[in-house]
Parts: sequence; structure tokens; C-alpha cells
Amino acid sequence: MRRAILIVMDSFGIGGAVDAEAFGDAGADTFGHIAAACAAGQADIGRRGPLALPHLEALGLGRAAGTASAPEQPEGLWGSAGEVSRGKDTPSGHWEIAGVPVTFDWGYFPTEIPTFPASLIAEIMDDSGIPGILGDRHASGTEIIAELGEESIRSGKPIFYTSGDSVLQIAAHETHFGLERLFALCGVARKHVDPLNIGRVIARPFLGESAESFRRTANRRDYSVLPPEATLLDRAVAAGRKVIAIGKIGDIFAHQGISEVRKGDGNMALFDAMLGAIRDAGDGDLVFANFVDFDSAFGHRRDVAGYAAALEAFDRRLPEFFAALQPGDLALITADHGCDPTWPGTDHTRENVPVLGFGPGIAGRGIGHRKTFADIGESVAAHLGLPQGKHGTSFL
Ligand SMILES: O=P(O)(O)O[C@@H]1C[C@H](O)[C@@H](CO)O1
Ligand SMILES: [Mn+2]
Ligand SMILES: [Mn+2]
Repeated sequence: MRRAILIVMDSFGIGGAVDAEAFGDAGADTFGHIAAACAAGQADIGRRGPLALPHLEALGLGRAAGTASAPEQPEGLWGSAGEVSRGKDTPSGHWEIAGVPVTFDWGYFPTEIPTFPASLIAEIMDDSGIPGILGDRHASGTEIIAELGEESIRSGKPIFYTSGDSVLQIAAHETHFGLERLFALCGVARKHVDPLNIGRVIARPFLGESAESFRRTANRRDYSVLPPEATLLDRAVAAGRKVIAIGKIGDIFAHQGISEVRKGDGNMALFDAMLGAIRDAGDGDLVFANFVDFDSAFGHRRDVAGYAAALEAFDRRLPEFFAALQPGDLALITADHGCDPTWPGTDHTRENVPVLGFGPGIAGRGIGHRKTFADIGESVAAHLGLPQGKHGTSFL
């Protein structure tokens, strides 16, 4: 069997991006700052003490990140990668991993309030029939739901907000507003933000009846534009291979080059879904998984202890993953950008990412620093015997 399993630990950066300064992120280091906070006893909520990631460390995470705790001889291929895409957003990171860097500029909404052009909101209201909007500014998704959720239920107006990413996010109550109605509204909005070059419209449904009990549900849906060129996923599908997308991978690629989508509510359910996909994948297939909680539940929330606990929970399950691999399989663990929970604000941070490769019979060695995430996708392509793309080089 020659299969590939590609895992994105969403936002698990390791610092050190050469262009971090240009993003206002010089010094940001998601892994490094979480580890330092844990070592200093500053992340003892729901967990305790130094960050314990024995399996990721054995694969070479410490060496990739240049930390002292690294083993002498990591068990896998270990290294780091920098991003050449112009944004530090999720689609840019994933598309570059899949061999297609984003070399154009996304559209962004300004930080003024109101944030969204009045003409855009008028068009969306006309087409969807909503009575108006709330929010209309940059915000943290959980905070703006706590602040405006009750008014949204009362008035029937959904909450529109954005971030440092190229996004229009729409939060509305799953039952009072209606989930399908929210999805339809996002479809309408997607059409109207196309001319503004906005990367994603994101449906952010929530449940609960008051600020204290509101919680976002797993029914988030991302409406992305198509990648600008054929990705690794397209090459795989064109060659008759199956691409099984775990979590939000399907949405991120606008469902292009995807054979099957499997979802899960939270990292542990996603891990289960990934293990099931590995059981079902055949020779030459690709399983591509995104673990969103690191970013969405902890990075953007600037929750250091929560992020550390999520990393440790992920690491504890890696032996199940190792056991699921078969001779000939290549597994790669990486990330799509940083989201340093010690950093000011609530946005992503420009960082290098770890690249950890392993599988039965793959000997440990350093692969150095890769100048583009695209080297990851081209390595998968080489492993699966797919045509090579033009933006990266295999490290196999
Ligand atoms: O709603 P939140 O604050 O979690 O929004 C973040 C900011 C990103 O743009 C968005 C997409 O992942 O999540
Ligand atoms: Mn991401
Ligand atoms: Mn994010």
C-alpha cells in the first residue's frame, strides 16, 4: 500500500518566519510560547506543568522548532517550512500545502465601524430578506455572540463580523434563526463578496438562550472561493485516487478535488473520523485532515492552557494513529499558520510550521527548512506517484 495521510494541526506554528515583521508578528511563536508558559507554571488550568508532547517530540518536533528538549535522533523526517503566500489565513496555508501558493492579495474589510460597505449589506438584505444586521465590525466570534446573541434572537437580525482574515462571518441562532436559513444567507453573501475578492464567508451557528449559555456548534460551514490553480487534490482525483477530507478540508478547497467528506465535533471526534478514513483508504489514496480546535477554540481565544491541553490530548492519541499505518504509508503532520495565544489581539500570526513525516520503514532524518509549504504537497505527490506541480519540491 502506498497511501498518504496529511494532518494539519490548525494554527500550530513554530515561530521564526522571515517575513513576520511585515505582518506585525515579529517574535510570535505559537509552540514556543505555549511551551514557555507551561514550563513557568502559567498554564495550569485543566492540566499541569511542562508541556508534555512525547510522541511529537519523538518525531522531531523539538528539533524542527529548535528547542532544547529534542531527542538526538528523531524517529521521522523532521524540518520546518515557511509560507510564501501573501496572507496568513487558512485557505492560503492549506492551498500552499496542497501545492498552490496564493500570490494575489485577498480583499479585506477595514477596521472602521461600520466595517462592511453599506451597498454590500443592502444587496444581501434585498436578496435574502433579512431585516438588517448586527455587529458590522471586527470582533472575536465568541465575544460578539455573547454581546449581541440575545438581541439577534429578539430582532431576527444575524450578526455580521470579520477579522484580520479575508472573511465575512455570519453568526445566527441555529433554531431561532434557523440553520438552513443561515446557510442560504451565507450562499447569498458569498455571491455578493466575490467582486471584493473575499476568501471566505463563514456560517457561525450557535445555540443557547442567553449570553452565559451561548455556544457555537459544530455546524460551522465555510464558503470558500476556488483555489486559483489545480491542487494536489485535483491531481489525485484525476488519477483515479480517493481523497478523503476530514473536518473542514472539504470547505477549504470549495469541495474541489474531494471524493468524500467526514466531519467530527471537536479534535477527538475528528481523530476518530481520521482513523476510520485510514481504515477505509485504499492503495494510492490520500486522507487529508484538519484539526480545527487548536485555532478556533484556543488560538483565537488566546487560551494558552486550553491550547496546551489540546496539544497534549492530540499527542496522547498518536499511538492509535501509528498503529493504523501500514507498510508503504507516508504520514505528514504540519500546520497552516500560527495563532500564538500569548500574542496581542485575536488574529493569526505569521510563523513557520513544523513538518514531521513518518511511516513504517521511513528512517529518521532532517529535511531542513523548506522555503514553501508547497514542498509538503509535492512530497505527497511523489510518494503517491502523481505528477509534480510547479511551486514546490519533494523532500523525499
Ligand atoms: O469567530 P472567530 O473569532 O473564531 O474567527 C476566527 C478568525 C478567522 O478569520 C476565522 C476563520 O477561521 O476564525
Ligand atoms: Mn487555519
Ligand atoms: Mn483561524
